[in-house]
Amino acid sequence: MIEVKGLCKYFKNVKAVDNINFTVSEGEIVGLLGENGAGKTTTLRMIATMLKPTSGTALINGYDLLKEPDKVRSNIGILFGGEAGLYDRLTARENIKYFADLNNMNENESRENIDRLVKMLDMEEYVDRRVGKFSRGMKQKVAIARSIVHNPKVMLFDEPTLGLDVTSSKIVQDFILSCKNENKAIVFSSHSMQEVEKLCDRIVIIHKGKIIEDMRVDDFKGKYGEDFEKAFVGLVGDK
Ligand SMILES: Nc1ncnc2c1ncn2[C@@H]1O[C@H](COP(=O)(O)OP(=O)(O)OP(=O)(O)O)[C@@H](O)[C@H]1O
Repeated sequence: MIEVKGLCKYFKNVKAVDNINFTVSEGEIVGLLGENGAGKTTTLRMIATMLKPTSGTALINGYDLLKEPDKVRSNIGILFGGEAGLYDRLTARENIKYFADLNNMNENESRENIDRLVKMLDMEEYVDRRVGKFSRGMKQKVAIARSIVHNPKVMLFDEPTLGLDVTSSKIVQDFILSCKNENKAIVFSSHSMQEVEKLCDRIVIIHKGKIIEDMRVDDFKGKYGEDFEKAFVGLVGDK
Protein backbone atom coordinates (compact mmCIF):
# COMPACT_ATOMS: atom_id res chain seq x y z
CA MET A 1 0.00 0.00 0.00
CA ILE A 2 0.92 3.68 -0.23
CA GLU A 3 1.15 6.07 2.69
CA VAL A 4 2.02 9.66 1.76
CA LYS A 5 3.18 11.62 4.79
CA GLY A 6 3.55 15.40 4.70
CA LEU A 7 5.08 15.52 1.22
CA CYS A 8 6.30 18.94 0.08
CA LYS A 9 8.12 20.08 -3.03
CA TYR A 10 9.13 23.68 -3.49
CA PHE A 11 10.71 24.98 -6.70
CA LYS A 12 12.29 28.24 -5.53
CA ASN A 13 9.22 30.18 -4.38
CA VAL A 14 6.63 27.90 -6.06
CA LYS A 15 4.99 25.52 -3.57
CA ALA A 16 4.22 22.82 -6.15
CA VAL A 17 3.24 20.31 -3.44
CA ASP A 18 2.48 21.63 -0.01
CA ASN A 19 2.20 19.13 2.84
CA ILE A 20 -0.03 16.45 1.39
CA ASN A 21 -1.15 13.28 3.14
CA PHE A 22 -3.15 10.38 1.74
CA THR A 23 -3.20 6.60 1.70
CA VAL A 24 -4.01 4.00 -0.92
CA SER A 25 -4.97 0.49 0.14
CA GLU A 26 -4.43 -2.79 -1.69
CA GLY A 27 -7.00 -3.31 -4.44
CA GLU A 28 -7.94 0.36 -4.42
CA ILE A 29 -7.78 2.84 -7.31
CA VAL A 30 -7.35 6.40 -6.10
CA GLY A 31 -7.76 9.21 -8.61
CA LEU A 32 -5.46 12.16 -8.17
CA LEU A 33 -7.34 15.12 -9.66
CA GLY A 34 -6.57 18.76 -10.14
CA GLU A 35 -6.31 21.51 -12.70
CA ASN A 36 -3.16 22.08 -14.77
CA GLY A 37 -0.28 22.88 -12.47
CA ALA A 38 -2.05 21.63 -9.32
CA GLY A 39 0.87 19.39 -8.36
CA LYS A 40 -0.23 15.92 -9.50
CA THR A 41 2.80 14.98 -11.60
CA THR A 42 5.18 16.38 -9.00
CA THR A 43 3.49 14.19 -6.37
CA LEU A 44 3.69 11.08 -8.54
CA ARG A 45 7.31 11.76 -9.45
CA MET A 46 8.23 12.01 -5.77
CA ILE A 47 6.42 8.74 -4.94
CA ALA A 48 8.25 7.13 -7.86
CA THR A 49 11.63 8.31 -6.44
CA MET A 50 12.24 10.36 -9.60
CA LEU A 51 12.22 13.64 -7.65
CA LYS A 52 13.51 14.36 -4.16
CA PRO A 53 10.92 15.86 -1.77
CA THR A 54 11.72 19.17 -0.05
CA SER A 55 10.29 17.53 3.06
CA GLY A 56 8.00 14.69 4.06
CA THR A 57 8.10 11.16 2.73
CA ALA A 58 5.98 8.19 1.63
CA LEU A 59 5.91 4.53 2.50
CA ILE A 60 5.50 2.15 -0.41
CA ASN A 61 4.61 -1.33 0.72
CA GLY A 62 6.29 -0.43 4.01
CA TYR A 63 9.50 0.96 2.46
CA ASP A 64 10.40 4.60 3.03
CA LEU A 65 11.24 6.32 -0.23
CA LEU A 66 14.02 8.37 1.34
CA LYS A 67 15.65 5.49 3.20
CA GLU A 68 15.17 2.59 0.80
CA PRO A 69 14.64 4.01 -2.71
CA ASP A 70 15.79 0.79 -4.42
CA LYS A 71 13.21 -1.26 -2.55
CA VAL A 72 10.57 1.34 -3.39
CA ARG A 73 11.48 1.18 -7.09
CA SER A 74 11.16 -2.60 -7.17
CA ASN A 75 7.71 -2.31 -5.58
CA ILE A 76 6.26 0.19 -8.04
CA GLY A 77 5.21 0.07 -11.66
CA ILE A 78 4.98 3.34 -13.55
CA LEU A 79 2.98 4.19 -16.64
CA PHE A 80 3.08 7.82 -17.64
CA GLY A 81 1.36 9.24 -20.72
CA GLY A 82 3.06 11.01 -23.61
CA GLU A 83 6.38 9.64 -24.80
CA ALA A 84 6.77 6.07 -23.56
CA GLY A 85 10.56 6.42 -23.15
CA LEU A 86 11.38 3.19 -24.95
CA TYR A 87 14.64 2.40 -26.72
CA ASP A 88 13.85 2.67 -30.43
CA ARG A 89 16.75 0.45 -31.52
CA LEU A 90 15.70 -2.42 -29.27
CA THR A 91 12.84 -4.80 -30.01
CA ALA A 92 9.72 -4.76 -27.84
CA ARG A 93 10.90 -7.92 -26.08
CA GLU A 94 14.38 -6.46 -25.47
CA ASN A 95 12.87 -3.28 -24.02
CA ILE A 96 10.78 -5.27 -21.54
CA LYS A 97 13.64 -7.65 -20.74
CA TYR A 98 16.00 -4.75 -20.10
CA PHE A 99 13.65 -3.43 -17.45
CA ALA A 100 13.24 -6.91 -15.91
CA ASP A 101 17.05 -7.14 -15.70
CA LEU A 102 17.23 -3.73 -14.01
CA ASN A 103 14.92 -5.18 -11.38
CA ASN A 104 17.16 -8.20 -10.89
CA MET A 105 14.61 -10.72 -12.05
CA ASN A 106 15.94 -14.19 -12.71
CA GLU A 107 15.94 -15.44 -16.31
CA ASN A 108 13.13 -18.00 -15.97
CA GLU A 109 10.81 -15.66 -14.16
CA SER A 110 11.40 -12.80 -16.60
CA ARG A 111 10.93 -15.07 -19.65
CA GLU A 112 7.69 -16.48 -18.25
CA ASN A 113 6.34 -13.07 -17.33
CA ILE A 114 7.23 -11.56 -20.69
CA ASP A 115 5.60 -14.46 -22.58
CA ARG A 116 2.45 -14.11 -20.48
CA LEU A 117 2.28 -10.34 -20.99
CA VAL A 118 2.92 -10.59 -24.75
CA LYS A 119 0.00 -13.00 -25.01
CA MET A 120 -2.24 -10.99 -22.73
CA LEU A 121 -1.61 -7.77 -24.68
CA ASP A 122 -1.78 -9.46 -28.06
CA MET A 123 1.73 -8.42 -29.10
CA GLU A 124 2.93 -11.74 -30.60
CA GLU A 125 3.06 -10.35 -34.13
CA TYR A 126 5.54 -7.56 -33.41
CA VAL A 127 7.26 -8.37 -30.12
CA ASP A 128 10.54 -9.15 -31.89
CA ARG A 129 10.54 -6.02 -34.04
CA ARG A 130 12.36 -2.82 -33.14
CA VAL A 131 10.01 -0.32 -31.51
CA GLY A 132 11.26 2.73 -33.48
CA LYS A 133 8.54 2.41 -36.14
CA PHE A 134 5.73 1.36 -33.79
CA SER A 135 2.46 3.29 -33.61
CA ARG A 136 1.58 5.16 -30.40
CA GLY A 137 -0.78 2.34 -29.34
CA MET A 138 1.81 -0.39 -29.96
CA LYS A 139 4.38 1.57 -27.95
CA GLN A 140 1.90 2.00 -25.13
CA LYS A 141 1.40 -1.77 -24.97
CA VAL A 142 5.16 -2.25 -24.65
CA ALA A 143 5.18 0.40 -21.91
CA ILE A 144 2.34 -1.43 -20.13
CA ALA A 145 4.24 -4.71 -20.21
CA ARG A 146 7.39 -2.98 -19.00
CA SER A 147 5.55 -1.31 -16.12
CA ILE A 148 4.38 -4.59 -14.63
CA VAL A 149 6.95 -7.22 -15.66
CA HIS A 150 8.55 -7.20 -12.19
CA ASN A 151 5.23 -7.85 -10.40
CA PRO A 152 5.05 -4.57 -8.45
CA LYS A 153 2.53 -4.19 -5.61
CA VAL A 154 1.91 -0.53 -6.36
CA MET A 155 1.05 1.09 -9.72
CA LEU A 156 1.30 4.77 -10.63
CA PHE A 157 -0.51 6.09 -13.71
CA ASP A 158 -0.10 9.69 -14.85
CA GLU A 159 -2.44 10.50 -17.73
CA PRO A 160 -1.77 7.07 -19.25
CA THR A 161 -4.33 7.49 -22.05
CA LEU A 162 -3.05 10.88 -23.20
CA GLY A 163 -3.08 11.01 -27.01
CA LEU A 164 -4.42 7.48 -27.43
CA ASP A 165 -7.42 6.55 -29.57
CA VAL A 166 -10.52 4.86 -28.14
CA THR A 167 -9.23 1.32 -28.69
CA SER A 168 -5.83 1.96 -27.11
CA SER A 169 -7.43 3.88 -24.22
CA LYS A 170 -9.67 0.90 -23.56
CA ILE A 171 -6.62 -1.40 -23.41
CA VAL A 172 -5.02 0.89 -20.82
CA GLN A 173 -8.24 1.13 -18.79
CA ASP A 174 -8.68 -2.66 -18.83
CA PHE A 175 -5.07 -2.99 -17.73
CA ILE A 176 -5.70 -0.66 -14.77
CA LEU A 177 -8.74 -2.73 -13.76
CA SER A 178 -6.71 -5.94 -14.05
CA CYS A 179 -4.16 -4.40 -11.66
CA LYS A 180 -6.99 -3.75 -9.21
CA ASN A 181 -8.11 -7.39 -9.53
CA GLU A 182 -4.57 -8.42 -8.67
CA ASN A 183 -4.96 -6.38 -5.47
CA LYS A 184 -2.40 -3.73 -6.31
CA ALA A 185 -2.59 -0.26 -4.77
CA ILE A 186 -3.14 2.19 -7.63
CA VAL A 187 -2.85 5.95 -8.07
CA PHE A 188 -4.31 7.26 -11.27
CA SER A 189 -4.15 10.82 -12.54
CA SER A 190 -6.24 11.93 -15.49
CA HIS A 191 -8.02 14.97 -16.90
CA SER A 192 -10.83 12.78 -18.19
CA MET A 193 -13.62 12.90 -15.61
CA GLN A 194 -15.38 10.06 -17.41
CA GLU A 195 -12.32 7.87 -16.97
CA VAL A 196 -11.95 8.84 -13.32
CA GLU A 197 -15.60 8.16 -12.60
CA LYS A 198 -15.41 4.80 -14.36
CA LEU A 199 -12.21 3.54 -12.75
CA CYS A 200 -11.68 5.10 -9.34
CA ASP A 201 -12.86 4.01 -5.92
CA ARG A 202 -11.75 7.21 -4.26
CA ILE A 203 -10.61 10.64 -5.38
CA VAL A 204 -8.05 13.00 -3.93
CA ILE A 205 -8.43 16.54 -5.26
CA ILE A 206 -5.31 18.64 -5.21
CA HIS A 207 -5.43 22.39 -5.72
CA LYS A 208 -2.40 24.68 -5.70
CA GLY A 209 -0.37 21.94 -4.05
CA LYS A 210 -2.84 21.18 -1.24
CA ILE A 211 -5.45 18.47 -0.87
CA ILE A 212 -8.91 20.01 -0.75
CA GLU A 213 -10.99 16.82 -0.81
CA ASP A 214 -10.38 13.11 -0.24
CA MET A 215 -13.40 10.84 -0.41
CA ARG A 216 -15.03 7.84 -2.06
CA VAL A 217 -16.55 8.58 -5.48
CA ASP A 218 -20.04 7.65 -4.24
CA ASP A 219 -19.73 9.93 -1.22
CA PHE A 220 -18.42 12.73 -3.45
CA LYS A 221 -21.53 12.46 -5.64
CA GLY A 222 -23.72 12.37 -2.54
CA LYS A 223 -22.13 15.57 -1.25
CA TYR A 224 -21.66 17.54 -4.48
CA GLY A 225 -24.24 16.06 -6.89
CA GLU A 226 -24.34 13.38 -9.58
CA ASP A 227 -22.70 15.52 -12.29
CA PHE A 228 -19.13 14.62 -11.48
CA GLU A 229 -17.46 17.05 -13.89
CA LYS A 230 -19.62 20.00 -12.81
CA ALA A 231 -18.97 19.21 -9.15
CA PHE A 232 -15.22 19.11 -9.74
CA VAL A 233 -15.15 22.40 -11.68
CA GLY A 234 -17.32 24.03 -9.02
CA LEU A 235 -15.04 22.85 -6.27
CA VAL A 236 -11.69 23.95 -7.70
CA GLY A 237 -13.26 27.09 -9.20
CA ASP A 238 -14.45 28.25 -5.78
CA LYS A 239 -11.02 28.24 -4.22
N1 LIG B 1 11.09 21.29 -12.56
C1 LIG B 1 10.30 22.31 -12.20
N2 LIG B 1 10.82 23.53 -11.96
C2 LIG B 1 10.05 24.56 -11.57
N3 LIG B 1 8.72 24.48 -11.39
C3 LIG B 1 8.13 23.29 -11.62
C4 LIG B 1 8.88 22.14 -12.03
N4 LIG B 1 8.03 21.08 -12.16
C5 LIG B 1 6.79 21.55 -11.85
N5 LIG B 1 6.85 22.87 -11.53
C6 LIG B 1 5.73 23.72 -11.11
O1 LIG B 1 5.05 23.04 -10.06
C7 LIG B 1 3.65 23.22 -10.17
C8 LIG B 1 2.96 21.84 -10.24
O2 LIG B 1 3.26 21.22 -11.47
P1 LIG B 1 2.79 19.73 -11.83
O3 LIG B 1 3.42 19.37 -13.14
O4 LIG B 1 3.03 18.84 -10.70
O5 LIG B 1 1.22 19.93 -12.03
P2 LIG B 1 0.13 18.93 -12.60
O6 LIG B 1 -0.99 18.93 -11.62
O7 LIG B 1 0.72 17.62 -12.93
O8 LIG B 1 -0.33 19.67 -13.92
P3 LIG B 1 -0.80 19.10 -15.36
O9 LIG B 1 -2.21 18.64 -15.15
O10 LIG B 1 -0.73 20.30 -16.23
O11 LIG B 1 0.12 18.02 -15.76
C9 LIG B 1 3.41 24.09 -11.38
O12 LIG B 1 3.32 25.43 -10.94
C10 LIG B 1 4.67 23.88 -12.21
O13 LIG B 1 4.94 25.01 -13.00
